[in-house]
Amino acid sequence: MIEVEGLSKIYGRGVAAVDDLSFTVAQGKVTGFLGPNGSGKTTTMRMILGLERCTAGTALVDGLPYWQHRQPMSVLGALLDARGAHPARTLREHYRALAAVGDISSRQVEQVLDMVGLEDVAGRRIGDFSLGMAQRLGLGAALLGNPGTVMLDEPVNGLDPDGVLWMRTLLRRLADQGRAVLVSSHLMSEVALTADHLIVIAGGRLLADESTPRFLQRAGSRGVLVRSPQVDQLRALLRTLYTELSEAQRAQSRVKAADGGGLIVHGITPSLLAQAALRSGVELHELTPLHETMEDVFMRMTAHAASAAPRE
Ligand SMILES: Nc1ncnc2c1ncn2[C@@H]1O[C@H](COP(=O)(O)OP(=O)(O)OP(=O)(O)O)[C@@H](O)[C@H]1O
Repeated sequence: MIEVEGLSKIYGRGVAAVDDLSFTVAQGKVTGFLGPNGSGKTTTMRMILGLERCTAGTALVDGLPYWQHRQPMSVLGALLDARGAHPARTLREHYRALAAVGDISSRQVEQVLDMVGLEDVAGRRIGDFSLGMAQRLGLGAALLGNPGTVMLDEPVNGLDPDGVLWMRTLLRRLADQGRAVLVSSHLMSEVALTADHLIVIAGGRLLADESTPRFLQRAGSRGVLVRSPQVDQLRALLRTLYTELSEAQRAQSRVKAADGGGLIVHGITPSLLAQAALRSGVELHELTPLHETMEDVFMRMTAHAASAAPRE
């Protein structure tokens, strides 16, 4: 479990990379840590690991600063930089060296090689690994101590679609085993399918800390897609309907041409449109309410934060 309280990092010239962040990463869940590039995700993770001194606040793992644990590898496993391993070593040598430091058995090394699907290349030099293999290697290194908490910085970078699916499945499994899993990304679409909980930051500040279904409730309407073979009659009908709206409702309403024919109508509900079409004898072939995706909500949220006043 990770508990972050009032965490801040101010670099030279007073720039706050992380600004008064508080959140908890709970056991048994995948928590997505989302923010645009440069929003402070890596700096936060480095402070949790004690690799970066915090300007203010605390970051605890299972109730203690990470570096105070006697067996840190069995408390938290982290993947921050997949290219951090010595290129001349073989994968098995690398894991055995890490295992020796953490008092970890060679049986566990073999189990992890199997878990990350790298058994067949365990005798190969790490320097010859592709980025995708290096990501798996780094994830395996994080799992060597069988930790209760796993923290991964952009783990799907460099993975092909099969690798991404594999990573998602593994993260789910780790959480289902009762571990706390924190996984960062700058793309909502990457974590939306796996994360139970989302922490969203921009400019080092917390924007959202809520369950994924709750975040999804923020998705607004993107209008109604209407297709009809009688487009001119449909447009005339919409003009009539708009005159019946209040002035405030009219300010929200507009009609746009949709890709592949049809219209996207804002400001009129699907049921009102269907009733009016039926009354006027306008034939409809499609009437689909459109909603923002999670990516849309994320972009809207972070763009809004970016346009806010910069911090000193
Ligand atoms: N050592 C440093 N000295 C000065 N500024 C830094 C340092 N490390 C990071 N920063 C700045 O702090 C801010 C947050 O960076 P950070 O790498 O934590 O963001 P991030 O969300 O992980 O981004 P990315 O997704 O691009 O990795 C950025 O503006 C970055 O330029």
